[in-house]
Amino acid sequence: MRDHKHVEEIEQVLGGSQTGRDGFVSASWRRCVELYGMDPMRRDPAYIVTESELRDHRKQAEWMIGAARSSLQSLFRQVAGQNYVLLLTDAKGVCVDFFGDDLFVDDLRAAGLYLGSNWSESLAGTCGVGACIVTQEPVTVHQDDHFGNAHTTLSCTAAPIFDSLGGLAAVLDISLLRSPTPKRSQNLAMSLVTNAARRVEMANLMAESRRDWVLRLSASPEFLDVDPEAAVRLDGGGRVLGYTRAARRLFPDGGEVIGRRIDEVLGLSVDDLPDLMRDRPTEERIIEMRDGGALFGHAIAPQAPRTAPRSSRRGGPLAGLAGEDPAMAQLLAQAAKLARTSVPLLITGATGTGKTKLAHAIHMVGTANGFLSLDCAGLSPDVLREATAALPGPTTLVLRRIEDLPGGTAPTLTAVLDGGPCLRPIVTTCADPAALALPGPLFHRLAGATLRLPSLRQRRDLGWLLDRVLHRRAPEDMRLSPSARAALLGRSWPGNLRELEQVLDVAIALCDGRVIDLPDLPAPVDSTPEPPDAEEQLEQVMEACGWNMARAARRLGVNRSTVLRRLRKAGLQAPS
Ligand SMILES: Nc1ncnc2c1ncn2[C@@H]1O[C@H](COP(=O)(O)OP(=O)(O)OP(=O)(O)O)[C@@H](O)[C@H]1O
Repeated sequence: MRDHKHVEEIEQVLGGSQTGRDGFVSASWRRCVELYGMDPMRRDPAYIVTESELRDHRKQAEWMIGAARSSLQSLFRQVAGQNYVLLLTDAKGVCVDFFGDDLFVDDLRAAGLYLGSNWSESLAGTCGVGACIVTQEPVTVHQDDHFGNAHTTLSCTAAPIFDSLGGLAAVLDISLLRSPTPKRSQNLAMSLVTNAARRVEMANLMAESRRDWVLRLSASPEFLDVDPEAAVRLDGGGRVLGYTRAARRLFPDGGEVIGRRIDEVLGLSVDDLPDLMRDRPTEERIIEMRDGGALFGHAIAPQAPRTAPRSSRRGGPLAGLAGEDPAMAQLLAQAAKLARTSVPLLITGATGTGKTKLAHAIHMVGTANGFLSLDCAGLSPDVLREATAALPGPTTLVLRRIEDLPGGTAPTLTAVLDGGPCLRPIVTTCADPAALALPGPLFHRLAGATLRLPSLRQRRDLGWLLDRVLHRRAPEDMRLSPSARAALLGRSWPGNLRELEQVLDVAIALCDGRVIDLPDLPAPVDSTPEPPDAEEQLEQVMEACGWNMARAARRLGVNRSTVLRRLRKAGLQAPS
């Protein structure tokens, strides 16, 4: 009788009548008949994919299964004992993960609530997963909302899970074999499943974003740090690299979100992100929306690589000298092999490229215990003889800047090298080895293997070096604002690593808080013509905006707190 009424209602809907069903259910019924040629009276068994098809579906959804597992487990614990079953399906509707009560496994399998069942609308008719895939919205398909008579005892509530580029990745479904009649009995299930889907998207975005900024957003300060509603992943220029579904709603409808600048939507720029980090009270981390609303923000900085890549770590002390730079990797691999020999080494490179540091690291990897480092500029034969007179045993002799060795000392050095068989010379020079004006006997006693250090602007690990040097020289929580980082990455560094250390030392000294910003950076030493003074520029903008903080913030594309911080640093005040 009930079946008969169900079929009658479907016929009425097909005839254009309103029967009080949700619009998406009526639309799905129409598709079932008109598009898929289904008959509600047929009791087709659940469609289960083959074992090998299931393996393929699970393999493709592997990352999603991993991201969703703990969320599903905690959701299942919440509904334990209430006969709910949880399904995670891929974007095609095939169940790739499943949580259900073992007691009902046979019933669940018969109803298709099991691994491998395909709940796409074209196979299963109107159902939670199928409707969710079509509408891309959370839905409840309750009892006789289902198209086929085989499913009219089920109640299925499903929420979509999107990947960080906005594509549908999966559907999370919570179903009951038998449920109370009113559809509103499933409101709680709806809220559980949408929250779980949001958390899976968040976990996935966070896992993808270790090297990028993440801005997490919430309408309530209490939940901002623990369970935010939305998140965007941003590059150092403030462009969107990824987002969760809830963040999509912040952007105007229809347009592409990836690649958009965050300041087009929110009243903040990438330079404001450090002000939204966790060490500020939540209530102060307010972000104005372009439409006049406001949200609370929690910015998470990119994680600096803590250790050198595995390949170079094998070299021990040599490992810390470079990040991911192919030329340095090759040079350090050679240095590691040469370190354990007694071959004389000639280390060349422009000033400040790290020749002396490399010589030290090679000594530490090598076998000699003694270490003697001499500056060749003004080195007299007597001083040289005295320094090398009583060496303790096998010794590394580092001769810095061999091009400055006085001509009169060359024969003594040759004699010292011949006299001490346990001396392992490592010389450094800024000159081209071919242009070194050393006597032939000395040159050939020093130039065993040549290691050429690249200049800093040739290195691809500049970002890594910035983090590493900053980490070593500044308090742990000090960081660079994105624009300060971009400015440093864009410099030409004629003084190489020495200049980099000095620039950071100045910036650390000038910086008031924990964020090194553009005004903290000393001007590049080679900058011609003089770049416009940041302080002057700020004063001009403030004057143009009548010292109105909000207008100046808009003009500069930053938050008001950033303008305030920059004013304080520059010691600027509105004219009274
Ligand atoms: N790989 C590195 N990572 C971080 N800092 C480094 C590295 N190499 C060198 N430095 C730092 O850069 C500065 C210059 O290094 P070093 O004295 O080794 O350069 P150099 O090439 O010998 O210079 P010069 O030829 O002018 O004597 C030092 O303070 C050193 O600590």
